Order: sequence, then structure tokens, then C-alpha cells
Amino acid sequence: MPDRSHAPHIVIVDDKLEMADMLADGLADHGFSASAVATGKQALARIEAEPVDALVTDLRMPGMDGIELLTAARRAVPDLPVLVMTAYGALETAIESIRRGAYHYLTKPFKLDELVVYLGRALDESRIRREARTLRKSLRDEATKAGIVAKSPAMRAALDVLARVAPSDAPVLLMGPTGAGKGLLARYLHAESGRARGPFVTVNCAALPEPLLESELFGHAKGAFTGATTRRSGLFAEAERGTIFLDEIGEMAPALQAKLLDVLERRVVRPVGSTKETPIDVRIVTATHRDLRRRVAEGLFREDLLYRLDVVPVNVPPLRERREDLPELAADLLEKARARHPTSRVERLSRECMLAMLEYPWPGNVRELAHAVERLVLLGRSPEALFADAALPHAPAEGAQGPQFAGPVLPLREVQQRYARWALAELGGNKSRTADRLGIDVKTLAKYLADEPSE
Ligand SMILES: Nc1ncnc2c1ncn2[C@@H]1O[C@H](COP(=O)(O)OP(=O)(O)OP(=O)(O)O)[C@@H](O)[C@H]1O
Repeated sequence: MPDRSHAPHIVIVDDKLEMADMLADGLADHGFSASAVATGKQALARIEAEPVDALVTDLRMPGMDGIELLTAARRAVPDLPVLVMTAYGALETAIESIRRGAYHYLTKPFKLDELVVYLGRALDESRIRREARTLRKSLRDEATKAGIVAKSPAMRAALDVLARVAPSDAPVLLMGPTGAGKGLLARYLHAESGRARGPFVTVNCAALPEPLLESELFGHAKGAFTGATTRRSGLFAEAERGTIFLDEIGEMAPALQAKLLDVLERRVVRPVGSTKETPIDVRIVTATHRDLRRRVAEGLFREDLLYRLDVVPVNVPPLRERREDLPELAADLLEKARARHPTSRVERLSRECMLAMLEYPWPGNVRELAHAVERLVLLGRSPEALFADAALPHAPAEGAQGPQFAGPVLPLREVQQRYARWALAELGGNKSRTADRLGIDVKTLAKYLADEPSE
């Protein structure tokens, strides 16, 4: 019997109760705690009332038959291992039971030892599944603890897609501007996947010239080029059983794109200067701030490679398009920055600062926000940080906001329309925010926007 901390509780159901009793006694001799019942209903009541580790059921029974019981039991306890006992010749129902999730079927008459072996295996597998789930959950909690802020629908959608595709090996393409969090999401995907215990290797494809990048990625043989005094295995090999994150994939040179396509198709790499190919088991995740379709149209990116890479495309919008994330991001970043600079006078962000942050366009996205908060913490002179302490290059100069009056006097209706259009453009085309800021409802805004200016 496999090592278990408690005697596994097995429910055995057979309309011939003496048969169920006999099996229960036999199982008790093998260290199980087994109860025998005579109907599907009784078995289900037990499963619903107390912790049961496995169910052994006859198939043909009056009232609730074995298939119905199997279905109901697995609805009550989704991972419950179920073994079915079937009469000789009832192969079809036995197969049907497997289709519905039974672990195994035993054809009567069978030896007790056979049941013991299959029960042991079923219990071990269900324990392993449970442990894997707990591990995955704790990794997910880790990712949340690692601090991915996702209040906005866009970020929540991105996390949701990533969590769902994580268990597969499907390539994922993260699209979004610099500093928006693509690297962080790539790590999250890795942590959520079955490869979480394997390595996560990041490569910035824009950082190295083509020949260097090729040998970085695929490795090189000894003497492959001047300076290659030893053999090097490359980052794909380093990422074996893990994930490789190719950042700025849009910048990759065409010749290298062809080689990467070959890696994706054949799952082998060939080090520079070598004739030997090595099989690889690596999940490929890519990211770009470019519009890759446009790069394809411009002849700068291979279309066949794009199709291979964007099996699962995920958008990571700029921070200004998901301001719901900003307050929590700013608060988290403030905490971290304060921990790094314990002598800072800054304790919190002033209301003025938060409002200004919500207005600011953040061209460098979360990375820029992180740097701004760092400056606030370093430069702030009071417990309540002011926006000016962040010393942001794109901050609007005081007084430059809002309408300026000059030129001919215009009818108010026209001013309303011009101002509404300007405000809408300022707020990135977001009608509900614009209406909110103008203190009108969306319908009224639409009226202002549509109004023909009066002559
Ligand atoms: N949603 C988020 N929650 C918490 N931190 C975030 C979030 N998004 C980004 N960050 C932080 O912002 C910084 C920039 O993110 P990241 O490096 O992932 O951006 P990126 O899109 O990969 O940028 P680049 O394309 O320039 O490499 C990192 O320190 C990251 O931890």
C-alpha cells in the first residue's frame, strides 16, 4: 500500500450488499477504510456528507445505475476517482463509464488484489493532481503578491487570457508600448504554466546586432568565429524546459527571423558554426511595441513568422488608457520606494498629486510612473508629496491648460462645440470621461459635438 497519512475512505456500492461487504472487508485488510452500501442513492448521500477518497461502483443496479451515480458523484466532487465493476460482456457500458470520467473498470469476477492495485494508483494520481493544483494556485498568488496591478478591464482581460493559455505551450505575443508591463506579464505566464519550475530567460532582440544575437540565442561551436574560443550553448538551451521571452521581436533582422521560424517549426536549434542540431523543449513568448502587421506590409517582418508567433495575441494598453490602475500602482510603487529610501519625508501622495497623475499622459507608462514616484520620494519635502516633486518632463506648465480667449467673439454654441471637441481629444476620445469632466451627461456631450456651428 502506498504511504498515506490517513486510511483512505472508499465507498463500495453493489445492489448485492454481501458482495460490497466482502470487498469492504478485503480492502480493510489492506489498510483502507471502506464502507459498503447497496444503492446509488446511499452512495451519493455518503459522498455528499463526508470526505470520500474514492468510489467503487457496480454498473447495473436498480434505481440509480452506476453511470448515473458516476456522473452525480463527479459533479459533487469533481476529482473523485471512480472505479466501476462490470459484468462480463457489458463492455459498451464500461467504455461509456470511462468516457464519463471513471478511472478504470474491472470485469467481474476480479481478484481483490486487482482492485487494491487500481485503487492505489487512482488515489496516487488524484493526490498528485491536487498537489499540482495547490502549487499552481500558490504560484498564482505569488504572481499577485509579485504585484501585478490589474484593476482595469484591459489588464484583467490580459491576465485572464494568460492564465487560461498558460498550461499549453502556445506561443504568446504581447503587444504594447514600452514600460507598459509586457515583461511582467511574460513572467506571470511562465509562473502560471507547467514550466514554472524551469528557467525563464529574457532576451532583448533590439539590444544586439544580428550575428551576436544569433550566437546568443542558438549558441556557437568552438572556433565558429574570431573570439569563439570555447563552445557556448546559447539562451534557447539555457531555457530548456522553461520559457524564453523574446522582447522587441519586431526589431529582429530578417535573416534571423528565418532561423527563428525554423526553430518554431522543427523545435531544434543549430549553434553557429555547428552542423549538429539539438532538439529543444522551450515555450516561446514574444513582445513588441511595434505594429507587426505594418512591419509585414513594409517588408520588415516575415508574415509566416508573425502567424507562428501571434497564436495568442495579448494587448497591453498604454497606462493613459487604463487609469483605473493608476492609484493602486502609484500606492504600491510609493511603498516600495519608501522602503528603499527610509529617510524620505514623504509618507503619501497629496490629493493634488494624485489628480495630476491621473491627468498626465505617461508616455513611458508604468516604468515612467515608477521613476516619477522614486523622484517624489527622494525630493519631496513634506509627508504629502506634490506632483511638482516628480519633476516630469511632459507635465503641462501651469496656466497652459484650459481655454484661451483671443480673436473674434464667437456665438456660445460654436464655442461649446469647439471646446467639447478639444476636451474629447484631450481625454483620448473617451466620451464618458469627457462628459464627466465637463459636468454634463454623455447625451448632452453628443449634442454639443454634433451641433452644426451657427453662422
Ligand atoms: N500592472 C502592473 N503592476 C505592477 N507593476 C507593473 C505593472 N505593469 C508594469 N509594472 C512595472 O513597471 C515596470 C515596467 O514593466 P515591464 O518591464 O514589464 O514593461 P515592458 O512593457 O516589458 O517594457 P519594455 O518593452 O520597455 O521592456 C516594471 O518594473 C514592472 O514591474
